[in-house]
Amino acid sequence: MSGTTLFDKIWNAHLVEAPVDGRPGVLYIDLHLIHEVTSPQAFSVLRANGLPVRQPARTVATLDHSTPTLPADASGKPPYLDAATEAQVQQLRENCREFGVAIHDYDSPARGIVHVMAPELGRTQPGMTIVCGDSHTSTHGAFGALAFGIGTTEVGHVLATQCLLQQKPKTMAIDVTGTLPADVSAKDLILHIIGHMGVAGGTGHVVEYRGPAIRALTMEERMTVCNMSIEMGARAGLIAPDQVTFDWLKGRPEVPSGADWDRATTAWSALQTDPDARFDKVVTIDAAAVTPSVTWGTDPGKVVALGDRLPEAKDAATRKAMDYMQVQAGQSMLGVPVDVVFVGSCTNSRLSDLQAAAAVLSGRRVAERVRMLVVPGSEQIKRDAEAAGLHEVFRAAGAEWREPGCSMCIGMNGDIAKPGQLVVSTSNRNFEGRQGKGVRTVLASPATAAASAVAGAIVDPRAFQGAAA
Ligand SMILES: CC(C)[C@H](C(=O)O)[C@@H](O)C(=O)O
Ligand code: SF4
Repeated sequence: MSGTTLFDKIWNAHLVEAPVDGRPGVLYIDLHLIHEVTSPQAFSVLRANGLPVRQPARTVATLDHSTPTLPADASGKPPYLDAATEAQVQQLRENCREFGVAIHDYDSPARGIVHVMAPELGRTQPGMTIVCGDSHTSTHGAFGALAFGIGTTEVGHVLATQCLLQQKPKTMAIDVTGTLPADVSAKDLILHIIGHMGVAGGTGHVVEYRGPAIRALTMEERMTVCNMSIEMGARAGLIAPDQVTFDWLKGRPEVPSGADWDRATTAWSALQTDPDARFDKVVTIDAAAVTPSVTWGTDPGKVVALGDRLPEAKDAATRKAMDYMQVQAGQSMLGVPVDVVFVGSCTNSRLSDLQAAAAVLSGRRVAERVRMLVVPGSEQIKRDAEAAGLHEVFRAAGAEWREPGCSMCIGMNGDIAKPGQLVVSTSNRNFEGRQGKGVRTVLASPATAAASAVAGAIVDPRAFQGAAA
C-alpha cells in the first residue's frame, strides 16, 4: 500500500461521512470565514428556517469588499460608494449581532481582507479545514490547511451545520525545483506557473506545492502562491507546514501557547505527504527559469515574461483578449504606457509586499501620468507599515496611502479606474471590467508595479533595484 498525501490526511481527519456512489461526503469545517458580500442570503435562510449558527466560535466575520479606503468624515461615517454597499456592511453587522458571531468591524484592530486578517490573528492553522464564500480562500493553504471557496448556499449549510457536502477532489503535486533567482518574486513564480498550466490546468484538483524553491519561501510569499491556485482552476493550494510556518504563527493571539504549543507543533509536524504517496498528477517547474512576469490578456493564464514576445493570435479568444487589452501578437509588454498602479489585494498587500514597493519608490517619484494607490491588507499591516515609515515613502513619491480593504482589486467600494485606462495591479484577476468598465488590468508583482509607476510604462523592476541616486 502506498503512503498518504497531505491532502488525504486532512480530508480523512475531517470526514464525517465518506462519499459513496457519487454522493458527496460530509466534511467537518474547523473555521468558517465570512464577509459582507456572500453572507447576507445565507443568514436570511437561517432566519427563515429558525436555525441558529451551529458553532459561532468557529465563525469569523470581517468587512473588506465594500468598505471605503478613504477615512471617515468628521461625523465618523465612512464615505461609502452608495446606499447598497453601506447596507451590505450594516446587514453583516446585524446578522453577526443576531446570531452571536464575532465581527471585525471598523473599531477592530484586526479588521482586514479576510484572507489577510485570519492568518494574522492565528485563526488559520495547519491541518484545519477552512471555508469562506470567496474564491481566494485558497490563500490559507499556505499553512497546510485545506482551504477553499464555497458558494452562498453552502455558506448557509456551514453556518447551520458546521459541515459541508463535498465530492473528493483529485490530487496534484507541483514540484518547484531549484532556486528562484534574486529579485524574482513569489508573484512572478505563481504567474509563471499559471501561465504554464493555463486557467483550467488545475481543475478538480487540490494542488500541493513542494520542492526546495517552495521551502525557501517566507510565509507571506507562500500565501501569494496559494492565493492564486484558484486562477488555474484548482480547488485549493497546499504547502506542508514546517519551521517557517511555526515561527510565523508562534505568539499570535489565537495560536496555542505553552505546553499546548508544543503539542500543536508535534501534531502539525506530521502534516506531510508520505514519501511513497501517489498523486493523480505531478508537474515539475524549474524555479531558476522564472523571471519577472506579467499578464497581457483578460485571464490570469495569459502570462508573459517581461521582454518576451506575446504569442500569435491564433484563435478568436486570443484575438478578443488582445483587442480588449490593445496589445498585439509579437510585441513585448515592456514600454506599454501605464495610467494607474494598484498595490494591494489578498495576493500582495502584506508588509513585505509594501516593503518591496517602497524599496523601489524610495527617493523616486511616480510618473506624472500615473495615479498610484497603495492599500494595506489589514489594520495590522497599516500600523506596521506606518511604524516603519513606509506611508511617508509612498506619499513622498506621489502615491495615495489608503485604508485597508479589497479596494481596486475588484472595485466594489468605488476604487476603480477610468474606461480604457491601463492598471498595473498586484491583485489576482484581470477579467474585463473588473477594475472599472473598459479598464485594462495587467497583473504584476509589487516591485514591477512600483517600477512601472515610476517609469510611467511597464518596466523590468530589476533595473530599479537599489536606492535612487
Ligand atoms: C466577492 C467575492 C465573492 C469574490 C470571490 O469569490 O472571489 C471576490 O472576492 C473576488 O475576488 O472576485
Ligand atoms: S482582495 Fe480581491 S481577490 Fe482578495 S478577496 Fe478581496 S476582492 Fe477577492
